[in-house]
Amino acid sequence: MGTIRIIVAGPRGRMGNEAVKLVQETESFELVAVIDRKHDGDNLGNLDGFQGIDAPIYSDIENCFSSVKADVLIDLTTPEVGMLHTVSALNHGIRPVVGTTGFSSEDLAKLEDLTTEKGLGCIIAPNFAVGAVLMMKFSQMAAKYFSDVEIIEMHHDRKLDAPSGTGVKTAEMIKAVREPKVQGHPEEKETMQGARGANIDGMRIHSVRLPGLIAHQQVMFGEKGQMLTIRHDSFDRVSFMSGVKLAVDSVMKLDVLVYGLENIIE
Ligand SMILES: NC(=O)C1=CN([C@@H]2O[C@H](COP(=O)(O)OP(=O)(O)OC[C@H]3O[C@@H](n4cnc5c(N)ncnc54)[C@H](OP(=O)(O)O)[C@@H]3O)[C@@H](O)[C@H]2O)C=CC1
Ligand SMILES: O=C(O)C1=N[C@H](C(=O)O)C[C@H](O)C1
Repeated sequence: MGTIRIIVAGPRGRMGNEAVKLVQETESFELVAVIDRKHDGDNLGNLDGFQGIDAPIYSDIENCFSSVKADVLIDLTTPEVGMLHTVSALNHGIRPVVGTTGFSSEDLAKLEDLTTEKGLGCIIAPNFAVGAVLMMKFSQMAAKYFSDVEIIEMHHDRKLDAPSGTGVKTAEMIKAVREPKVQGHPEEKETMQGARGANIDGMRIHSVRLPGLIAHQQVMFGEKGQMLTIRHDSFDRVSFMSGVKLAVDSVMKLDVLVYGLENIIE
């Protein structure tokens, strides 16, 4: 396969910044443009921290996708614009690799239909870190033996969405293999709203937000007389980059939507 031409959306963000570095450092990747709501018409290389990079900045996605020849969009923005970017990329024949979290199940269904209609690959990955993908897979395995589970996801306090995409995906993977179960006491009552966390199929997800954290999750399984905890920690956003690279390479060979890197990492 030749060079993969890439557009990064959200290049000034915490993840977008790392993704720009990854594209620059990867011989088979070429950064052809970035999408940024600021600095329209400028060049990324003129912004602080991006010296030596040559990539035009577009604020208007339609203008970007129709002016620049690209194979893949890497989106690391917010759910609202991420969804618009993903739909528009597919309509322009560009394969999306989406790390942005917070998409609804309706969004995912819409994207699944659109990818199939266009015959283009699209990867939506709530977590690109290989260790986090393994944590989710191991949790799914454990759920066959332990039916009571609580998920605690812990992130930095600049995160917009709660629960995290990883927390939701973990619960969905567990839901796929366990009998539905309402956990806790059947008559339990929250005397303070939110005390028991979010409820997915009777499972509870608790979201911690603190400065100093990056991205951490522990999945706790309880059973009579024993407990199993499966935990993953990202201490640096570089932890996500091998997964981004894998997703970009993989999306070029796909013609359907893949939701979750566990479907790529066998
Ligand atoms: N899949 C994974 O492995 C991971 C996913 N994530 C997800 O990636 C996303 C980005 O996270 P992170 O980098 O920490 O967030 P940041 O807030 O650091 O970056 C978000 C970027 O999106 C831009 N943006 C925000 N609103 C708009 C808009 N309306 N139009 C265009 N651009 C916009 C921001 O620009 P501005 O500065 O102007 O606001 C910023 O550059 C989140 O959804 C997060 O959950 C994060 C880590 C790992
Ligand atoms: O916003 C973040 O930082 C992260 N978001 C993703 C999520 O919502 O799960 C992935 C990772 O946890 C970091």
